[in-house]
Amino acid sequence: MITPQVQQAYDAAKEIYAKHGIDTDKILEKLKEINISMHCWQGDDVRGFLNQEQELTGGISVTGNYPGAARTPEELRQDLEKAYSLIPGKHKLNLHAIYADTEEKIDLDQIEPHHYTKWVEWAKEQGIGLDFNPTCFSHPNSEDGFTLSHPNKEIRNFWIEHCKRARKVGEYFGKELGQPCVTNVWIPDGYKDTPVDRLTPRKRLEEALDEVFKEEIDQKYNLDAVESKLFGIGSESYVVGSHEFYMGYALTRNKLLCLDAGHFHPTEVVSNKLSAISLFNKGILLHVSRPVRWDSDHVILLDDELQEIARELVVNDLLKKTYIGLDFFDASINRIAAWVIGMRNMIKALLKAYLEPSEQLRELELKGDFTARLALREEFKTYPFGAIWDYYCALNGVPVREEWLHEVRDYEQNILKERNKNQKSLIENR
Ligand SMILES: C[C@H](O)[C@H](O)[C@@H](O)C(=O)CO
Ligand SMILES: [Mn+2]
Repeated sequence: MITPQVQQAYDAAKEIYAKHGIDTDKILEKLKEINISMHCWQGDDVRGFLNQEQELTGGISVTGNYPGAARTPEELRQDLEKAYSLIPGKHKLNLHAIYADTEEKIDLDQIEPHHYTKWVEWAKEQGIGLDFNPTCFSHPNSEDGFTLSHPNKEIRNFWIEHCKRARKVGEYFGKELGQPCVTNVWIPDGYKDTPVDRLTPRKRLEEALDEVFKEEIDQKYNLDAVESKLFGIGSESYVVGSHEFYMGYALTRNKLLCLDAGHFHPTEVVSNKLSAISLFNKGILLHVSRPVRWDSDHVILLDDELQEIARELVVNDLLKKTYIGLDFFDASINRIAAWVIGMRNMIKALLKAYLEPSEQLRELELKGDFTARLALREEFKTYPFGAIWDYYCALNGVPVREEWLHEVRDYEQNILKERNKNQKSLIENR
């Protein structure tokens, strides 16, 4: 509901932006068209359902033990629904292979579309699309830190088979849901210490990926993406799938290049890569994350880098060829709040970018009037963006400002706390 207060503030703000030729009503319509892929793995600390006893490996880590993590697909969907109800717009869900919803005892090289039917049914009910990822970690076959580039052919083939099947699941999602599924391949392969041979594992990875992507799949249904990384826990000295590797791979094989904001040197930013890559590549998948000193996957803030990423996408009209996904996992706070904060921040950043007088700024830059460019950008930081955001939330029937937190608190009391009681009695009865 749009309260008179929200409406009045919006009307006043609208006038202020209109002075710079910015049409806020039109912007809100455009904003509604953008869908962001929310990652399922924030809901249960990247555990999944195929083999819940398996510890998280792959050089990534979740810290914290906030109560209430989802333990079943039903609980995860319930939590996701709660989160989506607090986020304006219609978005997507990004699933990992380990989140298969099936009674069958299957291994990763056996996954098939029917193991994900319940997710598809649910996505249809929600009116959202699905993205997908093969899970090349947290498995006995990745214990020594290698998967698709493993020196042992048998193990390599296991992962090739898994990734091939993941693409078929992606195709199924795309067919069923009427929008392409982005299937992103990320592998942890690398060495803790300086290797003697950096080339051979990369050759193996190149060959393995070519095998994975051998089958042509209609891009109407499935889009392949590949994700690079600089280092991980246990792969500090060398990662097979580095940025240069995947940039070359994506460009020569016509794949989406996935840029994870936490996968570069600490002072290197993804925002500065988008324009350059967009000139040559078919498209980009973003994993919006927040590294704190390392690839820590903190919940994203409305910080300078997030705003810069959004600016690049909006000002350079790159949204057409960019798929935005989030990638963080924080178990030290309420997991639903983590989703809501991250998603709302991503949308806020896009809105803020749309509300910039970009044409005016471009002209100033071209004229070399850097004084006015700086002055205007700084003044715009305190323009009444919040009033437009509040109105957008109200317009989309989601809570305005921090009102959403009350709903998360209620949910915590009524649903998440119960999970813990059940958990306790489950443990006591063992
Ligand atoms: C769980 C994800 O696949 C994972 O976070 C990956 O995308 C990554 O970023 C690893 O560091
Ligand atoms: Mn990532």
